[in-house]
Amino acid sequence: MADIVFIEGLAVETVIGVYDWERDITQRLLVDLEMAWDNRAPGASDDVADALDYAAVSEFVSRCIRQLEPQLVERAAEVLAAGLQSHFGISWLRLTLRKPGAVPAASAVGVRIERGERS
Ligand SMILES: Nc1nc2c(c(=O)[nH]1)N=C([C@H](O)[C@@H](O)CO)CN2
Repeated sequence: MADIVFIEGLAVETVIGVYDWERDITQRLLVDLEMAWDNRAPGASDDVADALDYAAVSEFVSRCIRQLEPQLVERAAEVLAAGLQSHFGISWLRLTLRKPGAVPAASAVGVRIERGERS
């Protein structure tokens, strides 16, 4: 099963960073997500209840990161991946977190992780 539901470039304004000055401001994180999901059922029923609702996932991602206020993007990625898998029953996901502006000479820096089994 190779079906995917994806979200690209979801912007989240949050406290994040390891330095003191970063704890007093918010910065933008950009989230890309690919999530394994069998899209045959929603394709047949035309019912969002059968789908992995990308609007609900986007809201979960934003709320989770803002509540966490992590120091590292790695921490945000791990907590987010575990929360998404458990809350939505996602068997496999690939998550990219970009922190644009963190390194001025780079367009973005960040992490990419994959968790779970891709059946
Ligand atoms: N691998 C990482 N390296 C760094 C991180 C991070 O989250 N993961 N964070 C910082 C600072 O917060 C930086 O973004 C400030 O510009 C440094 N390195």
